[in-house]
Amino acid sequence: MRQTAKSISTLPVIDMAPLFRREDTAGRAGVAKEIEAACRASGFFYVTGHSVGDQTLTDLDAASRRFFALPEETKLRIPMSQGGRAWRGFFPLGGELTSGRPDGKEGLYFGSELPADHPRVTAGWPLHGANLWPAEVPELRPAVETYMAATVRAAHHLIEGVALSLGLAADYFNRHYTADPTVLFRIFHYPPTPPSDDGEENWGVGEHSDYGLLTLLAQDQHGGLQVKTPDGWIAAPPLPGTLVCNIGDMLDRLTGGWYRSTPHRVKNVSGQERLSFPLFFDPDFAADMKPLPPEAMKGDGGDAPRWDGADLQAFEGTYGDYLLSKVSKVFPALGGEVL
Ligand SMILES: O=C(O)CCC(=O)C(=O)O
Ligand SMILES: [Fe+2]
Repeated sequence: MRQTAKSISTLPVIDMAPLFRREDTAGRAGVAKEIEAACRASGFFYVTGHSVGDQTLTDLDAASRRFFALPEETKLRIPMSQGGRAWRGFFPLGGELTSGRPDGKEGLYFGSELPADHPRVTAGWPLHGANLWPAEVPELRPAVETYMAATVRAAHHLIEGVALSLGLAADYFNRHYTADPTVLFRIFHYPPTPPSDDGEENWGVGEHSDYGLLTLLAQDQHGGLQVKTPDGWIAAPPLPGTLVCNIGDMLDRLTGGWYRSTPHRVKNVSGQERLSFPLFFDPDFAADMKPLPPEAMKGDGGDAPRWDGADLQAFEGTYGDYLLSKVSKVFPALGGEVL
């Protein structure tokens, strides 16, 4: 049974450094226990010891601020429509509908950089291709590429901890899902959330759960992320040197609901310009999403209905199928055009 009565007012902080040390069996087992507790309690935790350098994040933040300060028409020189099926580029304020209503954010979409002659690109696979880079901020490209490489490396180690937490071999996910992961990376800029003028609350990002396996989020000092725990919504404020980790729908699906993907949302009430940097570490686009082997199935998720009423356990297909069904909802116009 899922724990429902436990009171959670803050999210745990897990030092994942032992996951980088293959021979540290005891240390890794300890981290796995902490991951299990966090995934059972709320599905959200902070990580330290992730090896993403402070300077890497400082450079990314500075380059991103320079980009978002550009005039809108300059930013629109790399619109998502130009990214086409690869799903890359800039989208303006109100351009994304995470839960049916326009979000109060603008952003840049990136993913794994694939050349035009990559077999998946020549075959026309959606969400595969090249990134778009703004000519006006040349330092953004190295900053993004350095950050993505470091964070993907952390995610590969963290998913080993998740495997151990489920009693699986450390390389289970790597062998079945993440040798060639789907990696999506976004930079969001949230202007201060304006008061609502139609009685409905305005959100920077509406309530949702993430789609894949693990999300690793860097956020600036301004805060605004909220997480739905069994006891209600709590804040996930920035803690210096940490990344926020949460589990996505596919880990929920694979574990039969034992680890549930947790709803979250954002409201920027700081009065300042907030930046956040979510990296989504997801299964291979072509991977068939089957439940884990029986020895890893610990129980179900209880009977509480999911935030959106969906039945994840009924989903059959590849991760690409799932992702595309989601993407065409949050970007309806673009979805219809390119998919
Ligand atoms: O900006 C944030 O803090 C969270 C963003 C988020 O939840 C998402 O992009 O899925
Ligand atoms: Fe999210």
